[in-house]
Amino acid sequence: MSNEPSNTTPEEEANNNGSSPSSSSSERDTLTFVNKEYNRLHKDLFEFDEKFLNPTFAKACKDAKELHYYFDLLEKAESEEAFNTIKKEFNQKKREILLTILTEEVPQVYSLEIFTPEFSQKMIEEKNNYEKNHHVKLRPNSMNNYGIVIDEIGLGKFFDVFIVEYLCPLAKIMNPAGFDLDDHHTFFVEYFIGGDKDLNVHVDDAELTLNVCLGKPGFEGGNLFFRGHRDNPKTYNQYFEYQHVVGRAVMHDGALMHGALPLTKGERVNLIIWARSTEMRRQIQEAIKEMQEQGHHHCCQHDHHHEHEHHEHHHHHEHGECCQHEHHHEHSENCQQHEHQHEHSEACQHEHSENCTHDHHEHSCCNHEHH
Ligand SMILES: O=C(O)CCC(=O)C(=O)O
Ligand SMILES: [Fe+2]
Repeated sequence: MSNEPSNTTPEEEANNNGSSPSSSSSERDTLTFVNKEYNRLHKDLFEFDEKFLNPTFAKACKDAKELHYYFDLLEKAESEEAFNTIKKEFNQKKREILLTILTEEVPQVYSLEIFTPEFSQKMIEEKNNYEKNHHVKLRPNSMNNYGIVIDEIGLGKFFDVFIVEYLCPLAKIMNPAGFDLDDHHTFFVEYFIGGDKDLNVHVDDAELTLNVCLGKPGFEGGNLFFRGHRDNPKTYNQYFEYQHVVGRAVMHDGALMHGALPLTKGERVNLIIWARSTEMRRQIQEAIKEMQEQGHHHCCQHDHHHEHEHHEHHHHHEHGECCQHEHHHEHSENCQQHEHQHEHSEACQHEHSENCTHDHHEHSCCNHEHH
């Protein structure tokens, strides 16, 4: 276990000890690392402003929020028939909204434009400016030697609003059964020749991940690869790649196993937003505690670590690993042509087959299995 990478820095770990998940985003641990000495370059980045959002994305989020009244309608439906009719109408409208922004790149992985080019540029400049003037204290995890957690720079507030007002309403129509997203761990990752070039396969400590390619134009290599869903052994032999496009983001379930191939030229800077649900994590902690009190060892948390240790690095999961949990799977019940069905219950017992060394590549998003 000694060299095992984790998604927390030693400082954070010390900070985390014994504490339960924070109950609101304003209490997250990384906020204690805000550098109050920092002299801001782009002051407008430090408060949320819709001008930094792609207008189509912003509209889709607002339309999504308006669609939430269907949840009430569904609850009040007086017959199965009425329910089905309402559900069908909801699904139709949801698809219309999602189709304006999402492209399914590979199964369960969507690309979209979230931020404006001005935002990307200013974020990179802000990061460079910080690094020029300060010694970075808070690395996002031990897998990135050049990343920075945005809270250290003081940029967290922007994303507090972004998550609650925009991403959460959108995620809610993609997965009505999911918990509200209200918290985040957001950081820059940077790859360059002579520095970090790639990222080993791992799962994120996130309910939903946004991976935004901020720059810099002209880099080569660095494709994102996906190897199936942690909780669905049937997907372990999958392999898909996605080529980052500057200015575009990727959205995926945090429990999809993924990593980044080596960069071969230039420099790549991405912004990674790990969106989280405080309430979901609280409920999982509570369930684990209950099980422990009854003398059971909890779900798959333990087993899971082992399996991954054999071969690859991964981010630690302190939360969210309970296998029966519906939530992880449902982001995929998305838009467009495909409705992916996942099996929820199999997660704990699985053994990692040799899926991590397989070599079959399925690049097209259309040749995957549908149930
Ligand atoms: O480099 C990338 O694009 C992937 C980064 C990532 O998956 C992570 O930091 O969790
Ligand atoms: Fe990741």
